[in-house]
Amino acid sequence: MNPFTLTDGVLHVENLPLTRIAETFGTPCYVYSRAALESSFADFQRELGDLDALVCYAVKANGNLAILNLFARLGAGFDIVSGGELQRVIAAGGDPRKIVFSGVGKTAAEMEMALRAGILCFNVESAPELERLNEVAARLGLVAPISLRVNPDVDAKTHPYISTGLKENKFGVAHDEAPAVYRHAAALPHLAVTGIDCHIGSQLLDPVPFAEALDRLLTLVDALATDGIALHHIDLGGGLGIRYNDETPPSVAAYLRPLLAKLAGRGLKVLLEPGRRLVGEAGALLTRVEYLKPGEVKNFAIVDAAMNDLARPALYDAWHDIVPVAPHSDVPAQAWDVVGPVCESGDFLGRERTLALAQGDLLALLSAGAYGMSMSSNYNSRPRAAEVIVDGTHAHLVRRRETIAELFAGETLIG
Ligand SMILES: Cc1ncc(COP(=O)(O)O)c(C=O)c1O
Ligand SMILES: N[C@@H](CCCC[NH3+])C(=O)O
Repeated sequence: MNPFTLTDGVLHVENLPLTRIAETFGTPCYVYSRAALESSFADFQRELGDLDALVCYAVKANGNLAILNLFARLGAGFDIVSGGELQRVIAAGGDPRKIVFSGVGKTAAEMEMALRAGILCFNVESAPELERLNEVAARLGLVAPISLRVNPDVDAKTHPYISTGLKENKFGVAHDEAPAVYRHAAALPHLAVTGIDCHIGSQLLDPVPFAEALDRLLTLVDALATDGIALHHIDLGGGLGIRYNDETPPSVAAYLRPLLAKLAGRGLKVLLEPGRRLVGEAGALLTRVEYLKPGEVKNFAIVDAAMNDLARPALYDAWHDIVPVAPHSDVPAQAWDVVGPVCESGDFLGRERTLALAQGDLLALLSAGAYGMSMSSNYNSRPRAAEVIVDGTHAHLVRRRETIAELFAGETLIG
């Protein structure tokens, strides 16, 4: 569902004009729709029905406590990749018994924290990680539930920076090596082998690679069963894409139905780790035009948001629609590079966008709910933006704007 609509000449989120949000909370500001967050979660729940399944929201997409809390109340589990994300989920009221822990570099301290919290499963990404986890669990007198993240060597056909399921990527255990690593894991006394996992990449627009990866995993599940290693769950990762520009991403039904058909009758619990699909289209970044700088070669619209607020354009050359909040007809439209104040030529939010702009205008960058705020930084000593969740006509400030004092609060001078 798209919660951003032009009503009476002003862009609204749900029933609230974005002009009101800018007046109340200032800019730059991330704005999310509660209804859109809940409706994208419901898309998954509807397809899963009463199957033994768990949607583990990938916290890295957007870890705001209010968003985690909304999903927790809807019954979500969580996919985490750090001790910080674990603590966020717990602080937001998430159930640790519904957490899966992914990531190639888990430290002993993070393992200990997760073991003590009693998480559902560690998605182990290498043989040495197994050894470390066994040692940490032994020290605590506990048994760690594990899945191996298998790298199925499937081409997800996405941006190379966000493709993760190819042999050349750092993620997971190679498909061919997985049986031996599983046998080793099964022999370690403080590990309990419970599942299998994969995640082949992000912003996938074609459902076929998901099915290919699942086929590769199921051959392993069968081979392991004949070896006496019975698995209880299969985790298909995340990766389902959204619309940024003119893409037509598959519906959740078109993505899931072929996968669930392959799993029918196997008795495996199904875990999913969607991130972007749950939050991406529910959010926008609201920014104000500070200056217009027309030029001979290019016209620049300098706005108050920058690459530190939304890194995706600078990092992946990613496209976000840029929409005027209160469009005018009194100025001619022309091509603008919409750029931020950061001192980098790569600090752009959109290039060659045809827009009718005046200084002081508000703009919304759409589909910014995922990997927007969560990838923001303080580069150029810029405080991080505020975050607001809108529910009907009500705006909740769910993260206040950072202060400048907070930026250097941890720093000290030397004598
Ligand atoms: C292990 C793992 N699970 C889930 C996700 C979420 O991916 P997406 O936001 O594309 O659904 C990621 C990020 O790509 C990931 O690395
Ligand atoms: N940060 C990426 C997605 C990476 C997913 C994490 N494995 C993006 O903005 O598209």
